[in-house]
Amino acid sequence: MSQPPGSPISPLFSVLETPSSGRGVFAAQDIAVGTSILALEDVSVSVILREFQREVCAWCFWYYEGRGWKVRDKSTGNVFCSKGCQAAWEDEQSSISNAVGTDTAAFHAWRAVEKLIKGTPRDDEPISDIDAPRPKASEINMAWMKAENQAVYIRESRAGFQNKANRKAVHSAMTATPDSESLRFLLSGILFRASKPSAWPSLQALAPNHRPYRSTIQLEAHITSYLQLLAILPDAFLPHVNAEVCREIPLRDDHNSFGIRSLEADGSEFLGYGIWIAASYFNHSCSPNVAKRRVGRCWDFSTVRDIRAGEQLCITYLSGDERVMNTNQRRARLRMNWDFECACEKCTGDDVELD
Ligand SMILES: C[S@@+](CC[C@H](N)C(=O)[O-])C[C@H]1O[C@@H](n2cnc3c(N)ncnc32)[C@H](O)[C@@H]1O
Repeated sequence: MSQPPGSPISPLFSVLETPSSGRGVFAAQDIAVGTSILALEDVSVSVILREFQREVCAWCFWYYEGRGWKVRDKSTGNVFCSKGCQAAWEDEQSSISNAVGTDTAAFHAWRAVEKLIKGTPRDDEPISDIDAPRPKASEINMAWMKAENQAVYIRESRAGFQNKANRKAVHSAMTATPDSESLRFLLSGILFRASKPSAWPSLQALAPNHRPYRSTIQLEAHITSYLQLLAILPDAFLPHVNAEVCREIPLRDDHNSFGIRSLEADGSEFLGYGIWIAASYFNHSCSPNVAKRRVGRCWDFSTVRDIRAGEQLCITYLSGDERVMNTNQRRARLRMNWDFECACEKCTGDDVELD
């Protein structure tokens, strides 16, 4: 099998097809316990939940016992644990802006989104009923087709054609309740698409979930956010604000993103999530042989036992108290959050625990 674009590259392992879990990472040689096998800093798409936005550094994701960081940029809604992190974030926005032929477009994009969100309560994210069924593919397609009709009017308005229908479409988008999480998540993906077009196929190579929205509320929030971004983002980004891009981001995120959790108290706070593309090729095992550890923006993967050439390298997708669940609870959690029946050795081997 040829290596998918964006998959991790190392003499220590290769990405291969598994019998029942899609692609996985396999040791190409014996690897000793405690070996650091991969370190990834490149986060392509990410979001910090609004309720934590004042407490999580927008660059290194440091959350320290709910402390509100002092280095703040009110215009973009971001806070930083240090001036150094602020400078690093600004450098990244400058290079995104340069990639689309401007000096400041990415800063304006974040400011436009923050202006829209400002005033909405921080702890008032739309509530999704976790027991409600996920929207079906047909429902999703229908909703996006309807959105595209509105998008045509908004694009015309942005191009300078003003008529009643165009004004109405912009007004309707701008007066809909903004949803911080989906706006900032989609914006982060649009900036990634616009600034690194050659890396987009790497995102598209990740395992998809064609029903990525957890609820109809979340689907609607994404569609509203799409239309709002179309109405407010700087011209330089408009070629990338389309349904194709805005649908692709959650489709690839759902089975591939890593939770950004607090580093203290065993990661009890779920602060946000992001996609580190090369990290998404590790399958889950209930008895993992690789540990993942976040250090700032970087995910570090290291072996927790000696590994023989040919063995699959697996992490756990579970965190915090999920790790002490019994087999049935664990499987149910993986089914609910990740939509798969666990095929790891612990769940399918001869020594499977039945509890
Ligand atoms: C982050 S991706 C891992 C790479 C993926 N196998 C691929 O082909 O790109 C997560 C997806 O891999 C599959 N997967 C991971 N661990 C699994 C396991 N223990 N049992 C069954 N499927 C698994 C599931 O489809 C899951 O949604």
